[in-house]
Amino acid sequence: MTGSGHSLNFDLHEIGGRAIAAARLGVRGANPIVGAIVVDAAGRILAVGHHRGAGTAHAEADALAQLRADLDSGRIDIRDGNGPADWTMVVTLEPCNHTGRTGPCTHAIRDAGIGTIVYGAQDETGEAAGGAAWLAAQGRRVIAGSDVDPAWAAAARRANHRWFAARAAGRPFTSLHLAQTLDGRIAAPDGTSQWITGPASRHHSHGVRARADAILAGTGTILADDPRLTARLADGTDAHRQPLRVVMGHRDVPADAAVIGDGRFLHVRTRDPREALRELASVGVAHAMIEGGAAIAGAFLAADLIDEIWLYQAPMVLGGGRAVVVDLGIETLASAKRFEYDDVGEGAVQRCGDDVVLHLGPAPAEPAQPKN
Ligand SMILES: NC(=O)C1=CN([C@@H]2O[C@H](COP(=O)(O)OP(=O)(O)OC[C@H]3O[C@@H](n4cnc5c(N)ncnc54)[C@H](OP(=O)(O)O)[C@@H]3O)[C@@H](O)[C@H]2O)C=CC1
Ligand SMILES: Nc1c(N[C@@H]2O[C@H](COP(=O)(O)O)[C@@H](O)[C@H]2O)[nH]c(=O)[nH]c1=O
Repeated sequence: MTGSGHSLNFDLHEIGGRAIAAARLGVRGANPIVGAIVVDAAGRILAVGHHRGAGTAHAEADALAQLRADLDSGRIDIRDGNGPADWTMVVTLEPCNHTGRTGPCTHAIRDAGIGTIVYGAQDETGEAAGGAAWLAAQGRRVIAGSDVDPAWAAAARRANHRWFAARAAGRPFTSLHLAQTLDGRIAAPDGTSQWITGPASRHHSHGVRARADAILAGTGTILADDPRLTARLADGTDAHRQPLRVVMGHRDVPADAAVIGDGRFLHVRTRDPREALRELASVGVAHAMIEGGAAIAGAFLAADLIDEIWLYQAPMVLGGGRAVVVDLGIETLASAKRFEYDDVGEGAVQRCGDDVVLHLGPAPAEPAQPKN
């Protein structure tokens, strides 16, 4: 029950928190992370769904598919007063109302007959927004979580704060890849860098490549390494889904560069990261992996254009060589760019072969705290 005039037969703080926990099983990228829970008239959880990344079922559809399977198998029994019309779906993001790679969740919820929908964050993205109003127009009871438990609604929004920021700016979501030594080097003084990290963490980073729509490296990396920038499986063969390969910088890319490959290649002749992302957005890129090197990583970090970091750290020391990021002109500790551990998916810290993999995201801007 709540004191807001909306009565619910369960504790939204608890069920909503579990929906956010379900969302956090997903992956970051072109789509937001989303969790959905269906609760029956007695307040029991019937299904828990989450979204597993662009091109896969949305959280609502995932939960509804579980419901259908349990109804078909008789595991859930519909009785008077406890059928779909009496059930509530709690979803961390307003259900989408458009057809993307999958159909509109609003229609799936209507077709399933769910009576009440409680959502956390409002969908602010032009094309998918309006789901709450559409469902209300279909006669469903639709409740904005912010009217019942504002702290839960704020937490649901915070879970995707960088995704919302990227969308609002009309740019792709970005993942920065860094493969470094213990002392923060990405190449030895002679430019050699293959390989700092071991096969397990390189395989992991190829998984991120395969999820991304584009993978971007600077002309410096292209000229030093002649990389392919393809997504490859553990056995070295190409993954089914290949990102667009992108080179950034003014210098020409040699005609025989491996990155040109089969032609799904783009040269963005700019040093301005915003302009590079604009160009990528204009060709339909919704998730870009920024592979480096140090100048490119620095340019995107300085412009606050990195939404998540995958940092692969190998147990080796070089002492000299290329630092992971160029000088950003930060003079004092108080101006440091700060990140927080992001436990979405596999967790924020993991061992990968001999290396450690850290998953981080920029901390959201918080109101200034008093000094102590
Ligand atoms: N361990 C790892 O994870 C990685 C290691 N590496 C290593 O890093 C080294 C290359 O690093 P680095 O030299 O920094 O190369 P970068 O790939 O960062 O490319 C630098 C070049 O990019 C162009 N450029 C584009 N935008 C900017 C900008 N905003 N600011 C500055 N330059 C920009 C410039 O060339 P132009 O004149 O063409 O504009 C610049 O010289 C290599 O030794 C490579 O092996 C590289 C990637 C990953
Ligand atoms: N050195 C280094 C990396 N380097 C990155 O990988 C690129 C090579 O890509 P490809 O030709 O497709 O295999 C290289 O140019 C650089 O961007 N990556 C890592 O995971 N670990 C490493 O130790």
